[in-house]
Amino acid sequence: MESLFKLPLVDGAKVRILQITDTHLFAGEDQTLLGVNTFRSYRAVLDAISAEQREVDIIAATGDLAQDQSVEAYHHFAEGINRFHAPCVWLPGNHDFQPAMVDALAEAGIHPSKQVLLGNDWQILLLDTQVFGVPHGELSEYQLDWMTRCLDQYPDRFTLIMLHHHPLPSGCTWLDQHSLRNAHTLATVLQAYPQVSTLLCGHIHQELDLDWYGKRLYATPSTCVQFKPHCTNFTLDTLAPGWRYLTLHPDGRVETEVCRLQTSEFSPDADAEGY
Ligand SMILES: Nc1ncnc2c1ncn2[C@@H]1O[C@@H]2COP(=O)(O)O[C@H]2[C@H]1O
Ligand SMILES: [Fe+2]
Repeated sequence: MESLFKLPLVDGAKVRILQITDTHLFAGEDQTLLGVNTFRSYRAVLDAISAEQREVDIIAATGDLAQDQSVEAYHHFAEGINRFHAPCVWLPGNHDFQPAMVDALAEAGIHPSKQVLLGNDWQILLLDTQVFGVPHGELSEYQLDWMTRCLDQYPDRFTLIMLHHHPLPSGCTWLDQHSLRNAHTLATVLQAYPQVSTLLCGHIHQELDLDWYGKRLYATPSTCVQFKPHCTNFTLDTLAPGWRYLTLHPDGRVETEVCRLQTSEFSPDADAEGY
């Protein structure tokens, strides 16, 4: 496993996180997913974030960064992120191709570490739920053991868990067949760790804020196409691309907010039936 990443912070400072997810970039800047140019929607999201001028300590990218498994797509991702001063960490989604992803992002200076210590009060753990070649997720025994070791290593730190796949029913039947298959095992392990109050995921291309076995689960809009909540079959939403901010307080409280572009420029094909 990659080295530990330590982000020094002033004593007692809050940790400010920006989450970017499901960018679905291609090698070509003109390529589209369901009628949306994902390169342009990603750029528009980054422009809007820059314009907000909010202070961010770390950026977390929660998977499906590339749609076509290409090295170039990861270069596009990195070029976008590197305009910010804050370091970026990432985890893979079902569409990612880790052999290309690891090298391309590392070459661009984007940290491969999956355990991040933030100041004195918090850590982030970034889990790999990918089962290569299929849309659903699963945590390997290795991932579960590694997570447990990290939690045991720092029992006095509050811990935010990040993963690509949603561990609970999202309310969209077609998406819930692609969820984290062994979510119950994760829940059982986490019951022993009250310092984990919050989990953060991507994958479902919609905002979600739910209680999961006494923990809080947040999901975040994609920077490209959006899926409509509470649908049985594949249905796109007309909501604009989005992103999420989280603030981790030294007393363990988590505040969070989802933002979206203020434009209808990135509306998808209304009659698309999947990809
Ligand atoms: N019509 C569909 N029915 C079921 N699953 C789909 C459909 N279209 C796409 N998918 C899969 O569902 C996944 C949900 O989000 P992803 O971006 O991970 O990638 C998507 C595809 O792998
Ligand atoms: Fe996904």
